[in-house]
Amino acid sequence: MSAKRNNNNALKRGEEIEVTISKMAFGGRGIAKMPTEKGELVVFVPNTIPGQVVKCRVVKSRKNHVETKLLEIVEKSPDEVSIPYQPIAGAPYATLPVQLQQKYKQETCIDLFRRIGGVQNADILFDTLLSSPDNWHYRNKMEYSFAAIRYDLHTHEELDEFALGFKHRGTWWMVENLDADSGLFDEQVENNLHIIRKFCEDSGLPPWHAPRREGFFRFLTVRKSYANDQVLFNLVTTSDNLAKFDMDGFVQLLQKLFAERLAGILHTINDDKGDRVQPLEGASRTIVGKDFITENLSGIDFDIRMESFFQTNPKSAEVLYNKAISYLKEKVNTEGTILDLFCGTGTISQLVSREMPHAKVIGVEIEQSAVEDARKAAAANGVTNTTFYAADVNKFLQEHPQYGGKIDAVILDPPRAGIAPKALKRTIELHAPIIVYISCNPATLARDTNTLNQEGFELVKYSLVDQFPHTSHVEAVALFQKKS
Ligand SMILES: C[S@@+](CC[C@H](N)C(=O)[O-])C[C@H]1O[C@@H](n2cnc3c(N)ncnc32)[C@H](O)[C@@H]1O
Repeated sequence: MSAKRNNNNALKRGEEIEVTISKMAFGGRGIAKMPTEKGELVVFVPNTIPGQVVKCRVVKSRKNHVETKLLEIVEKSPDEVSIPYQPIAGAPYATLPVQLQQKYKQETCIDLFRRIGGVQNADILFDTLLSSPDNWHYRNKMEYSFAAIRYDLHTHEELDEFALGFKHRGTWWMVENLDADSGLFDEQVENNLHIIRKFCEDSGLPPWHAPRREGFFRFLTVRKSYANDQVLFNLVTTSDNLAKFDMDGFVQLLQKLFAERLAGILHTINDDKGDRVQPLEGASRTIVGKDFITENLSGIDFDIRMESFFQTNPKSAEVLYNKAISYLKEKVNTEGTILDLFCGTGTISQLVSREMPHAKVIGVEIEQSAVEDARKAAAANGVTNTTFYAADVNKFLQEHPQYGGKIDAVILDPPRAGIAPKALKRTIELHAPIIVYISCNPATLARDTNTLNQEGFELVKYSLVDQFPHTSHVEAVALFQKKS
């Protein structure tokens, strides 16, 4: 049911079309082919599945292709199955069997390494795709938004009503109520979210009205420990009429709902107009219990505060780290010096230290609080061969020229945007023989593969870990060796 057009121009911005998705591109972008008089036009539709018929709006129009925004799924793909969870925008592939999701992730990543990474034999260097130990209920953190504008999933209307759940796809101002388990996070939290919403609504205080930038309730963030089966809440509000909010009643409600599972409750005052949980100015305080939860990864305990970075899927992170460490151990002397750049709370550093007790491990991370957590965890776990620095990677490398030529391997695990070109250049200038590059964004890893290759590092092999089932995201780990 591909749409047909009579003129020979590419589609105009803002036009709405209906197309059938026939292929998947990297990042979960569906591809449809649309016949025009001048030949076939390629239509990209994000978050779609081959076989789906979808309605979409053109947002960018080029000579041979158009980028669109998904408006509606008109017909399901024959590959889709029904699931016992509430569908959410954050998990657009939940109805596609995981094996098929993985097939698309693998094919599109290999293609990416070939095209962007310049690796002609990308299929041969591909090592393996590893599954997440759990395909459902794997996340350890969720951020729910309050809103004064609710999107109704059944009638597709925008209503002036109190909402708590996830932003409606492609909007910043409206929220879909989460009324049941999404299958991604904690079943008990999500099945009870409507009770928490009712309590907040009954307070008479207003939820955040994004277009007007006013209101009281803003976010509810929840962190979960799989090791202790505990949950930590952070209620984010403005200070507007705070005295009128029955905080004791809120605490009692959560205590009643979650009993011994409740690790603690924090309250953050956020009067910023911007749409983020952590205020630039403002304060968080612990109302009851602790301000962290303890997670265990490969036998090592980590205390994680609400805002510290920690792998979203901790069980799958073990799989990822094991793969990275196996790459490292293949090539590096067990007494070597290893630099763990972008080390977060020091998870990889500590696992490397345990696996290679005679190695010297140096972790670098920009977030002071994460470094404090890393140091604490290392002390508590009796790890003595790690040193952590709170610093920007680029600055650290600039200020520590003594490491040049002295590093046996670098582990890189930058944020989604990838490592900054200057920092990558300085990393290359360390002349370490081995780089193990972990990335939650294979596109930036493929880009850096090209740079590393030009600078004398060859890609030995790479793997994928399906750390985020039902989303388009996937973790990648690559082993690079300096060419002799
Ligand atoms: C993908 S996380 C990896 C964390 C860690 N390797 C782990 O697995 O838990 C990226 C980390 O890089 C840190 N970061 C971001 N920019 C940085 C910079 N310029 N210098 C140092 N660290 C940075 C972030 O705070 C975050 O903790």
